[in-house]
Amino acid sequence: MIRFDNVGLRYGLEPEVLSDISFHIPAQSFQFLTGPSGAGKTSLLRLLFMSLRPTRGQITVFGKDALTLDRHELPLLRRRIGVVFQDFRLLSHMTIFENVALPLRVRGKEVENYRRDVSELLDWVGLGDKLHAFPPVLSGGEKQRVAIARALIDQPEILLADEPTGNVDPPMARRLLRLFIELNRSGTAVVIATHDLGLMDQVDARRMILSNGRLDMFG
Ligand SMILES: Nc1ncnc2c1ncn2[C@@H]1O[C@H](COP(=O)(O)OP(=O)(O)OP(=O)(O)O)[C@@H](O)[C@H]1O
Repeated sequence: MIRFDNVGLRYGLEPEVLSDISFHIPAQSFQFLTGPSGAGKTSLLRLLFMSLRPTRGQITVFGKDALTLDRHELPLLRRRIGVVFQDFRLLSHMTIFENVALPLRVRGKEVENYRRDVSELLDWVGLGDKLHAFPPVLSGGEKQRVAIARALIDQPEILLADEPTGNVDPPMARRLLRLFIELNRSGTAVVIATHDLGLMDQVDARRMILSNGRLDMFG
């Protein structure tokens, strides 16, 4: 589904943050991406989402070479990927319901056909009473859950999530993990960047461990 071959990344003239990274993310797989702070987890997720270009090596996304895509292909490929980045990227002028429904609206679906799904998902993440609120009035943990709901609502082929349980308490973290597991069971490949060992211990998943610019895989 996504393949890296000898990928290297540096910012400006700094030493490489990532060196000779090679791996494959198979369809329907589940993996955690971990490593010390500053090891390059967010950078690796951005490479996977094609919002950053590698300095060397090759990245193949859904069978296409990510470095030679034309500008029409990139948005089409990205639509197949659900993302939860640390800055959440919610639209302030839209309600929580509208933010979560956005991927469905973009695909041309009618609100009557998705109203119930969006409400149920927001209920599951504990925001059933905030459908009509706007993002600026939410707490960090609430915004994070809106971003998760938006990433999941259209059943992407792959989900990339950067510390998706970083702002919530342990019971909510377990609830969100169940949501990711369910999504994975219904066919989505999942990549979760996290420092949370307790979270990783709850799932028998592959671990991608970054350190000193190198990647090791376990499981
Ligand atoms: N836009 C940028 N310009 C220059 N350096 C950057 C940029 N983004 C990240 N870096 C550097 O690259 C390294 C890896 O950062 P990255 O955010 O990918 O790590 P991380 O593993 O996600 O860290 P954390 O766990 O703290 O979120 C760090 O040394 C960081 O300072």
